[in-house]
Amino acid sequence: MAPIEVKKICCIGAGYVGGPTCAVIALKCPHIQVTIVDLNQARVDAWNSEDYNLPIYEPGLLEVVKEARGRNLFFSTDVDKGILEADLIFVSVNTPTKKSGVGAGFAADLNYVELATRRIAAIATSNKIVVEKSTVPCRTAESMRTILEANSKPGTRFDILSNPEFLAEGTAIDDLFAPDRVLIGSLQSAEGKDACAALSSVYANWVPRERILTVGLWSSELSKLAANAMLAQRISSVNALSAICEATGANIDEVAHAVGKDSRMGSKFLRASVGFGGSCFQKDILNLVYLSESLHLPEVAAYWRQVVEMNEYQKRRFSKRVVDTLFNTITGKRITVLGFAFKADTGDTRESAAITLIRDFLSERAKVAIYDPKVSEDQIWLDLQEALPTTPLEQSMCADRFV
Ligand SMILES: NC(=O)c1ccc[n+]([C@@H]2O[C@H](COP(=O)([O-])OP(=O)(O)OC[C@H]3O[C@@H](n4cnc5c(N)ncnc54)[C@H](O)[C@@H]3O)[C@@H](O)[C@H]2O)c1
Ligand SMILES: O=c1ccn([C@@H]2O[C@H](COP(=O)(O)OP(=O)(O)O[C@H]3O[C@H](CO)[C@@H](O)[C@H](O)[C@H]3O)[C@@H](O)[C@H]2O)c(=O)[nH]1
Repeated sequence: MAPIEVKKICCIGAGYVGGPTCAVIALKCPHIQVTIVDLNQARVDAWNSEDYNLPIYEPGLLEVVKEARGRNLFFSTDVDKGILEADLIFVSVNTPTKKSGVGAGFAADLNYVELATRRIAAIATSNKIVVEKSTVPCRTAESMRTILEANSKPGTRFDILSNPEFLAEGTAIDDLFAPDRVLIGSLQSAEGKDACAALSSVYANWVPRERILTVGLWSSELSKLAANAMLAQRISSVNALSAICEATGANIDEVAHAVGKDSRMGSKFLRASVGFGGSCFQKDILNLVYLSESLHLPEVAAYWRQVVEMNEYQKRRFSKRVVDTLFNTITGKRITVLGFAFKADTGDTRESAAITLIRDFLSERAKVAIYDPKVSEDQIWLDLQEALPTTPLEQSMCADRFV
């Protein structure tokens, strides 16, 4: 059989992953037409804006979009057209932690993945390679296959791949230009391997072949959760040690430096902090905890859960330290918070440790001033809404909390 040649790619989801990832594919593969579709009109309009007022901030992203947009990179709300025309479809929609129902607070909400998959099945009239780009629990590809096969038109075949994304926000473009690895999981059937080869060839336009790892579907899905859990575990480990340092007079930077010099360990990801934030670490570990519990592995679940619990402890410990240092009360005192996003070089505030700290400060009735060059005032208000006082008396007491 002739190798499958990918000529048109559609990416469902124009968010922090779909946008940069597929913009870079378009840049590096001028012979492939890439269309990124999303139901969110405002987001698509921002991607298409004449003055390049893009919906997300990432160093280097603007230059990529300027070069490829209108050439072979397109943004649209016409999801059906994108599906219809593509040979290969990335599903890069959000998979947040479930807020209600079975698994609430732990399991991933797969509703968006399911809706996108159902749309593909309903619309496709030719063979498609469907690629799971979203971070999902192990064996989600099987559910996607069941949905696609049960709802497709006769004669239409779907091959499903898992291709998790490892970019970190703030360095997304560098990470995409020179990834440590690209991971592709497929069924080990002849068709699965052909689909895997087709996607590998897309990446091979700029990624050295030895960095493109091909594995089984379930290993690929689990590797993504495993990578995030182990990265976050390093941060919780170093944060736990920081508490011992503060109690003993040891210096956590010196300890982390000494530990990281061990070549078996490496120096990266050992910075003690106020706790990790971002849309991925907590969500993906909780997902792993839920998976472990579902598999009747309570000890494994408890092990990973502790990484998140240590993170909560570190945030609480930090706020308490601030109060203790300021003579056990911060009522009426003005505290300035520089940086509201979850890390530098991004405007993303999801699970930012700053939100937890500011809520703690507000509950102690401090006056808080916040500045972040990449986050709008509206977004800050939105994120803090739950922390704001509700009664008129409280409101008048706190009227000048923000600048
Ligand atoms: N943010 C990161 O740094 C990062 C890195 C690696 C992996 N991931 C994973 O990638 C996935 C996407 O994350 P994100 O941060 O890009 O999310 P996001 O919320 O920024 O973007 C998701 C987009 O999908 C759109 N969408 C949802 N359902 C849709 C549908 N049926 N049809 C069309 N569009 C639809 C939403 O409108 C939204 O714009 C998640 O599973 C996440 O865990 C994220
Ligand atoms: O030594 C460290 C390193 C990071 N952090 C914090 O950890 C959080 C996450 O940082 P980082 O991992 O750099 O950013 P993310 O964009 O969340 O990227 C993670 O999550 C993504 C989504 O799954 C993965 O693709 C990436 O590989 C993984 O690094 C941030 O709050 C950082 O401040 C620390 O506290 N100490």
